[in-house]
Amino acid sequence: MRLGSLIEEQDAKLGAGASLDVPVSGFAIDNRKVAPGTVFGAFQGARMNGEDFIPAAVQAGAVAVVARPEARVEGAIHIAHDNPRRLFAQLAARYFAPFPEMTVAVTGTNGKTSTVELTRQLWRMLGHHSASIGTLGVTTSVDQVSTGLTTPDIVTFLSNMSGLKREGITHAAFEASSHGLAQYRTEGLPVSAAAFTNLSRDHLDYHGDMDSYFEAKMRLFDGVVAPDGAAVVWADDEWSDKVIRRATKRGLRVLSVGVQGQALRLANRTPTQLGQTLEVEVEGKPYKVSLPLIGAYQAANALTAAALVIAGGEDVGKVLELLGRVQPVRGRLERAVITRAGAPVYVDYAHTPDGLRAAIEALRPHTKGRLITLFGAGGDRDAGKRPQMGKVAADLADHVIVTDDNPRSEEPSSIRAAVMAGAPGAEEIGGRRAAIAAAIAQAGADDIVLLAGKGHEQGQIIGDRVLPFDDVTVARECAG
Ligand SMILES: CC(=O)N[C@H]1[C@@H](OP(=O)(O)OP(=O)(O)OC[C@H]2O[C@@H](n3ccc(=O)[nH]c3=O)[C@H](O)[C@@H]2O)O[C@H](CO)[C@@H](O)[C@@H]1O[C@H](C)C(=O)N[C@@H](C)C(=O)N[C@H](CCC(=O)O)C(=O)O
Ligand SMILES: Nc1ncnc2c1ncn2[C@@H]1O[C@H](COP(=O)(O)OP(=O)(O)OP(=O)(O)O)[C@@H](O)[C@H]1O
Ligand SMILES: N[C@H](CCC[C@H](N)C(=O)O)C(=O)O
Ligand SMILES: [Mg+2]
Repeated sequence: MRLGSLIEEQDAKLGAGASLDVPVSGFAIDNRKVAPGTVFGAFQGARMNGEDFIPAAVQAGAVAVVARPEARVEGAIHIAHDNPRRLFAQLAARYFAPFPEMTVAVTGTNGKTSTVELTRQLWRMLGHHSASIGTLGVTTSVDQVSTGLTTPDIVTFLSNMSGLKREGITHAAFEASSHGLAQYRTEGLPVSAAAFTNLSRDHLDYHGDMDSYFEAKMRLFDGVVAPDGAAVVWADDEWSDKVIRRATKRGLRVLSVGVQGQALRLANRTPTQLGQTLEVEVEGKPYKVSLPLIGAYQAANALTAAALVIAGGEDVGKVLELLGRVQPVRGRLERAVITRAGAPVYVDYAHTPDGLRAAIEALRPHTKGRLITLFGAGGDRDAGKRPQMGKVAADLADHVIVTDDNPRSEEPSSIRAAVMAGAPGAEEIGGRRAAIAAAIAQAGADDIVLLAGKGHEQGQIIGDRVLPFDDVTVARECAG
């Protein structure tokens, strides 16, 4: 492919005399991944300035550099733009096209992974070749490959989407994290529907305050989803009305979902032993859904997934019926084991105050005795959420054990202390394995144990090492 076929005159300012008749062999945003013929994206980041790596990228064979007009580029074509990340995404998308015909995105503080996974499952049951990209990696019905991030970098994202298309995938759902949206990691490909699950405290270390965090999320509706696309909005969140207004202003087709939803109205929800029954009203017509997943939050994610699929033109009755056959999502209220005493142990990925509340509330109707909740907080992440998580657990659980999550570069005991500050009466046990063992040892027949924060994760990040650790396996070992 030649550079001239990827770039249009109005796209950017080019250096005088630049010839676009050069072959392009790939795209990279890290100079260490540049090979001869690569287009290099040089961006100012949170830790580094990618512009400092332009000479190294040119040295490695970059033919062109997408960068701010102020950046110095010598020995390669300077494709100058005030918003280099966005332009780079557009050019890369032209290079990596085609993509799956039907692509949808999900944003929100909690519920993205669950919603894209359930969307993928619904499409599959409808007979489509479907995939998802998110925290669990790139998932198809036969494969799962981790990318390390919820929303991969733009080059990984577009090349994965293009690879899925080559494998015959026609339908893909992806998670759009706030970091991903702020860094234009998912731009350039046509997205036919976008969903909003909820917004609550997380990632304020990166975004500063809730309004900026919200604005980052709104890029999905303002710019990523196609202008003639649909917006699926969970209606029962305090930010929902603002999202609906934004989507309406852009001219998107809005499908609101939830107790206050207009497209899919949740009229009633009754927990059953292994799941729940939902009464849903669509265009005045009532439907009954037997969802094999417990908890209000899983009902919300399932209905949001259903609305995304319905927005793509699938039959309402059929989609809602298929919700009766969805498989549990890995690490989301996953029952790991039943202890010798008879207490079920659940593993959940709750890592925000709101997520923890949702997980505890999901288990409460199933608890006859005490609800024992164990969790910690991740290091090098929003520190303000720590005491808030402590408070939620102290308020809602019967016994709280504060332990380590992924400490990363921080001192584990100071993270625990910050959580303990919000959780009077909690028990502190450093070392996640010892804490899980203690939680399981003290659970009686009528009790339930919730291990929160790490869900599906297979490792514990301590310093810069990742040690093998899986809550489900450890729970089974401790219960055995
Ligand atoms: C804070 C953050 O989002 N960082 C990510 C982001 O960094 P950045 O753009 O700020 O980049 P930077 O490290 O300052 O470097 C600037 C530029 O120089 C380039 N560079 C850098 C070094 C070098 O030797 N050569 C080089 O070319 C980098 O590729 C980059 O383009 O872009 C990098 C390249 O793609 C990512 O690796 C990095 O993820 C770090 C590891 C990370 O921990 N990210 C987490 C916080 C994250 O993104 N999480 C979200 C949300 C999770 C959720 O709640 O769902 C996710 O989507 O996973
Ligand atoms: N709709 C929801 N409302 C409130 N809490 C939820 C909701 N969905 C999930 N949660 C909580 O958040 C946890 C993470 O869920 P999930 O992995 O689906 O979210 P996510 O948005 O993908 O998270 P991440 O930001 O890590 O990618 C769950 O284990 C649960 O505790
Ligand atoms: N995508 C989230 C996941 C958090 C999971 C939790 N176990 C932690 O390490 O904080 C993040 O990177 O903030
Ligand atoms: Mg996720």
